[in-house]
Amino acid sequence: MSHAINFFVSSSSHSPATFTISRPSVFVSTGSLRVPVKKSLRSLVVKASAASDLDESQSSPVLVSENGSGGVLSSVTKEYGRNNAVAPSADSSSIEVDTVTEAELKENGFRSTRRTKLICTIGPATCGFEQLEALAVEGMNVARINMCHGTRDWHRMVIERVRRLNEEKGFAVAIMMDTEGSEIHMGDLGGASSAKAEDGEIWNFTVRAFDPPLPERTITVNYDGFAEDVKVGDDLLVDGGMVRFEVIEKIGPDVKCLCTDPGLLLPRANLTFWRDGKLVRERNAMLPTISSKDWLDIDFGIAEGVDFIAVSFVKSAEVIKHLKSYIKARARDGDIAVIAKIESIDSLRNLEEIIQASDGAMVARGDLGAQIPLEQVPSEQQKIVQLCRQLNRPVIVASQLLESMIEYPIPTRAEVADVSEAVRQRGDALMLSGESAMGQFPEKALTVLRTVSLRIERRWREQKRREVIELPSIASSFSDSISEEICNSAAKMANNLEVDALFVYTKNGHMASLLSRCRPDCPIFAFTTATSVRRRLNLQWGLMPFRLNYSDDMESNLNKTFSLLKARGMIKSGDLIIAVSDMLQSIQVMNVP
Ligand SMILES: Nc1ncnc2c1ncn2[C@@H]1O[C@H](COP(=O)(O)OP(=O)(O)OP(=O)(O)O)[C@@H](O)[C@H]1O
Ligand SMILES: CC(=O)C(=O)O
Ligand SMILES: [K+]
Ligand SMILES: [Mg+2]
Repeated sequence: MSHAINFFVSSSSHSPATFTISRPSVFVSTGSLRVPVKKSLRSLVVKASAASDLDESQSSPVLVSENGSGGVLSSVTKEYGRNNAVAPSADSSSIEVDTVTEAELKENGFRSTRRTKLICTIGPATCGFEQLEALAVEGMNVARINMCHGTRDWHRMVIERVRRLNEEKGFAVAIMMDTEGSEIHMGDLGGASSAKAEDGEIWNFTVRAFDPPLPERTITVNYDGFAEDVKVGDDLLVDGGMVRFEVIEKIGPDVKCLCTDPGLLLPRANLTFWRDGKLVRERNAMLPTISSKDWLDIDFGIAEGVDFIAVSFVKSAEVIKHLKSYIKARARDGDIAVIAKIESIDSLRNLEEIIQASDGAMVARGDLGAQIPLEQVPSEQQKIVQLCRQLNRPVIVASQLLESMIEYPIPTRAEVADVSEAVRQRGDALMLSGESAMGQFPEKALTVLRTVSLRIERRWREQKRREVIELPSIASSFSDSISEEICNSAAKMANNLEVDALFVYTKNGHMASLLSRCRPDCPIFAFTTATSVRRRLNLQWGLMPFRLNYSDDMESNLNKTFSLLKARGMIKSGDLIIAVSDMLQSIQVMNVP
């Protein structure tokens, strides 16, 4: 039983586009098995130029059910039967999906797969091959390396290990490189992992360079203009206030500071200075978003073929556009996605154009909370998440989700509530920072993210809660509009018909992202021919990316997919699916034969 809605768009600009719609049948539930009930099936052809103009004679010979004869399904069934007779499993190795998704599907079925994606920052606590493998098993979709820390050799080693893990163990973990950016930060504490600043102590913040070991109570600062820009009486905040100093004296390159809020200083911690209760942005506001060191790191990332580059302290859309054209000119397959980190006042000011210019955004709450009042961070998060969804860009919620798990094996109740809220807002991905980079319980922290995500997502589906977020049209061409309408309709149909899965055949991933944007109840199987597209889709809500070679012939693609997935026990006969594709703009509803 199969039904299709086809949109045939004429290549000639003069002739009207033609839409073919065949009515879906009604499905009734009998226990756990849904049985399609045939109603009178008719194909409708709608001309775009006159929507009311119906013509029953122009349905597709291949894909549209003709008056209930089940054009698609009957041929799918026949084809499938033929494939079966020949050798369905001989081909079964030619579909690539990561082992975690496969296991999840086999064990628990479609409904229970996790929709929210998980990112782990890799650091000393997790850079070993076994540690990386443990994170991958636990559900890490993306490994993040932060160029603020470690050497390029260290990062290369991590990338190689993740790649080896993918190749040898069948994972599909993507790699995100995060730039250092040129905001003001402390040096590396002369190699010490931390230093304790006590109340009333005088520390020297200096722009002088030292060979290790550093003199006692000395902090180097990366920004040359620091000593000139600060004034006696300014507050100096480390990591947004984890440790606080007051500037008491300036002597050339040295700035003597009195510790007023004691705490632990960590290497390369961010520094901000405040005057009369306001963040001071002197000449450092003119620092380039991408420093010369960042450009070298970006070259490194391009050479290593990372999947995402996250740009720290983005101020405007221009820098994102510049980086994207730089990557396009240099990257082999030109498709490294650029993620704009929203962590400064300027990035909030230019939010929409920044998100529009980028391939995704990160709510980098750590530094954001050091630049705006803390009580403003939650509403900014909500706003960014919503805007990204509207503009169809994946969004990551990052920093301090489970901060206490750096030291303790269980999170605080407040942290669990924070994670729940991010999942409820339906951000695409959650990110661990220190919890996985240098914490004592990286795997446990990831487990918390996974289980909380699963629970909130399930409750949401059970309660049939659909949020009332308006999704404006974002298409820039007629063809894009059709894709968008198809995806919106397919997602709605999927919810109404309670289908088991949406299938999307997408060469560049765009149709998959449009479906993800609708946040449908069922999972989205995204089939793409390119390994790099598959890895990038890892960041998007609800998408299960598969790599598969396919043709322009949807009928044979579906046959092949059913055959391959059935052979691996990932779908079964009777499962109800809706398929869309960006090659033939159509919606098909069918039971797996
Ligand atoms: N490659 C690394 N080597 C050593 N320590 C690391 C590394 N990556 C992260 N860390 C540690 O984990 C902490 C949290 O990581 P995270 O990536 O959030 O960095 P951050 O310094 O807070 O900066 P950012 O604002 O870019 O996130 C860091 O402060 C650092 O102590
Ligand atoms: C992730 C990051 O850069 C931040 O929260 O500041
Ligand atoms: K960074
Ligand atoms: Mg930051």
